[in-house]
Amino acid sequence: MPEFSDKQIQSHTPMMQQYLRIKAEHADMLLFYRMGDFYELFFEDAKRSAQLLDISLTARGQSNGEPIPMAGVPYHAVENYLARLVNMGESVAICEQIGDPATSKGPVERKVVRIVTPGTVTDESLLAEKRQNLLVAICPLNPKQPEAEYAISSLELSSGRFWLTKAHSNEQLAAEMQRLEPAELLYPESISLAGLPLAKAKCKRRPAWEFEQQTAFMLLTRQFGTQHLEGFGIKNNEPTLAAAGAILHYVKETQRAALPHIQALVTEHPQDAIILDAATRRNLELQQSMGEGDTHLSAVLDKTVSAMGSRQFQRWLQRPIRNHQELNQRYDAVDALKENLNFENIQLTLKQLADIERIVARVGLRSARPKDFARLRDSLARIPEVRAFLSHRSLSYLHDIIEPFPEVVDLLAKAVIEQPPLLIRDGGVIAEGYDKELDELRDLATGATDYLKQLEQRERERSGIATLKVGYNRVHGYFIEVSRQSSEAVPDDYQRRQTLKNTERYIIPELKEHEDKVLNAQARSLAREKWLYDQLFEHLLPQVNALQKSASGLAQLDTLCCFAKLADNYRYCRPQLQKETSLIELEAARHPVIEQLSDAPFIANPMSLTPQQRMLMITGPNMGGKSTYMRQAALIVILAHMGCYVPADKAIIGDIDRIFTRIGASDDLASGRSTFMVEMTETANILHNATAKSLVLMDEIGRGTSTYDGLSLAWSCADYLSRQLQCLTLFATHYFELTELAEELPATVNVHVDAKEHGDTIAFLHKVSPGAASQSFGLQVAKLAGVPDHVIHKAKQKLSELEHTHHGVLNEPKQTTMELTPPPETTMPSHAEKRDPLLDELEQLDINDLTPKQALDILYQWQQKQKGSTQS
Ligand SMILES: Nc1ncnc2c1ncn2[C@@H]1O[C@H](COP(=O)(O)OP(=O)(O)OP(=O)(O)O)[C@@H](O)[C@H]1O
Repeated sequence: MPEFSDKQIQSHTPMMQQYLRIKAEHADMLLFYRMGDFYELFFEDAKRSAQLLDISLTARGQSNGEPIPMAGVPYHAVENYLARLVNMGESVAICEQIGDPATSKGPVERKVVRIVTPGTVTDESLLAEKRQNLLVAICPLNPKQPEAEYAISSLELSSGRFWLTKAHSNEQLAAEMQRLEPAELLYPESISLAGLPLAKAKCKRRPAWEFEQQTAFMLLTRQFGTQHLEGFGIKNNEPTLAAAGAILHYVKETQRAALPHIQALVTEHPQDAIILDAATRRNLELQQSMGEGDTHLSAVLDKTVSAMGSRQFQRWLQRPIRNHQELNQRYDAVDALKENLNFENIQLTLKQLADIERIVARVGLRSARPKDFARLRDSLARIPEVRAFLSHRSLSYLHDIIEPFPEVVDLLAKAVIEQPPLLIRDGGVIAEGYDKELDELRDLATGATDYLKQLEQRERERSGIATLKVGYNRVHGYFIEVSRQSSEAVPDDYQRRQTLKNTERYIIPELKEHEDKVLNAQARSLAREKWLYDQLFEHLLPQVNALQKSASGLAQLDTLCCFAKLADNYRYCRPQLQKETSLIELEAARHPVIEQLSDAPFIANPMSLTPQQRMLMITGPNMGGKSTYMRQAALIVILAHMGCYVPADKAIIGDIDRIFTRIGASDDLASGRSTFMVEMTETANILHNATAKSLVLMDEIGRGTSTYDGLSLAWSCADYLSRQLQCLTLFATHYFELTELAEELPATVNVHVDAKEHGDTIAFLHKVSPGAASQSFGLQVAKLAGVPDHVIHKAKQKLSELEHTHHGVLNEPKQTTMELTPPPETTMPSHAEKRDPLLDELEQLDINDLTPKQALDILYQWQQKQKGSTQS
């Protein structure tokens, strides 16, 4: 956008001058400038939108001797264009004509009436139904520290939910960003984004003063109508408030409306939920699949029937809580819904409800459309039906939250017609009988009065023409119509308006007067209707808070019904939570996603991770099911902490503070990190942060480098996890050498997945059994994958060659011959290093203490032992 001096502005047409003034106030967004039936964009805005929306770029007038680039979109299709722009992360200011063109001197008065930004949209057409749309603000709490702490605040404007939390490192900031997936992210101009784990395209720089703690405190207390924030568990001098203040400031600026639906700020303490870092969220495919298709946990397990319920499911999934009391309350509810088999009936009713939560937010913002009111009315009318299902003791808390609103239903039933139009703009929304004055104006406006009949009668008598009629059309208004033959008889004051084939049409002053009155009545009736519509907001605003609570109760109920459905359809069991110890004991556990998606029956397996058995070293063939076995444990822990039953016959789950995963390998090209670097960065994160309460999944760590390096690293990591961190660890590996750790490390045992060879092929049993695997089946799996026969054949030859020359090679169970320098503080038993026990005995022998006879005896015994071992 070129910058213009005042003098240059003066050189433009008055309309362009007006545009430039408004544009200067909205420099960082696209300005949609209303001109008749179009929104026009000029200069850089025009070029940019033409490119983004694929619309044509033209020109209008001149500026500094150059044509002014222009693009436009028709006003009636604007929502569609806005949706596309917002999805691309653009913000748009919508400038309407607010003056009356008929009475304006110069250009019609215009004003920006609405600002649409990705994080603050609330219009139904601009929001994805099942996803939260969050505006997030971050600010460093101590910018001078290299590993700064951050305040993070997030707001879902479309529901009024408002949170505050903290990240203690860049790694935690990344995890929070992955969890929240901000649609728009505000940050103070004083910080540099370089090196921060943020999606730069969504970031918006804001003035530093908007992040002032004091200003924030003032804004927030004013918003909530409180003197302090202690009621929200927040101290007055809490530095993290700065981020919440910045959000509120931004929303006020963009919405230009009161925000009565933002009623509370919830502080989230990271330790209250199971912490999942960014890599773990990705690796476990909670909300996004790594491969093609929707195979992530949320896509497969979300059986909610309403958009509100679906968003609730996501919220619980994104933050699995550790409060056992709350979790047990959810389990109790699931139990009650499942036992009475009510969940299906409840979901049938819930399915018919509109998105009350978002409608209520639009009521709060005064942007609700006529259809919103109708849908709110119809949905609230169904609440008693829902409540009737909630008589069970375990559901009574929901019964209390989900209130009916008979007065609101009654008001909206009386005020709004059954199926109102999209917009209030042309009226026809308020129902007949709701307002006497409106009814009268409407009667007048539509001519539905006796006046015209009386006039017709009078004129027939006056003219003596019995066939005289009073009529109306849109072009000529009211008229008196007589047949051609009778036209001679019309009175003198009749003025001819129109001659048709068989008739003549006239007007008289009295009829003209009536016409003016009718037109006037139309305008007045529309104004009255708009006023009444505004009054509806006034009536509903005091109820916004209670309506929000009910909506939240309905969302929870839908999610709990979904849990009950999973429990019933897929035989999930109620987890038993234990506070004292960190353990996971599962009987017949299954992977919740594969179980549902795979055509083949899923093989259930037990798992026991306890203080006595903290690490499972998992071996077995490729495709055997090692990763599946590990992931299912993590998913079961997460499901249990959402309040959901879990896919197992029995599940005892102790206190878990974090879940870490080191799974899979992929380059992070964007940040220039190789596969191995990504692997090691994730490993380092685990080794630095895991505690004795953490669940750690290590899948084939070390495979990204040379075998010796990889094995050494894997060995050393296992040692550290087991001895130092003492966390619950599932360690899958193809290095069979590691199975020997079970004898050496405390609380470590081997388990393996089985496969059976049938001639040249292999059958995977997916059964997990105690002990180490005995074979690796790499070539068979390669054959199965379609590697050409001659390559497999050659590989077989090479394998046997290696076996002969190396007396057994790396990765062959129990035949390791390689020599390794063991990592510090660990001993690495390999064949080459295994000492003969005779040597130990020799070393311990005190020769000075022996008689020659005793020496001879010992020598004889050794010889016998040696003979025995070589024979066997
Ligand atoms: N318990 C099970 N029951 C049925 N099918 C299973 C089971 N476990 C795994 N599978 C199937 O086997 C496939 C391979 O499993 P998985 O990826 O866990 O093997 P893996 O041992 O980790 O293989 P690799 O070592 O090659 O990574 C899965 O995609 C799934 O379809």
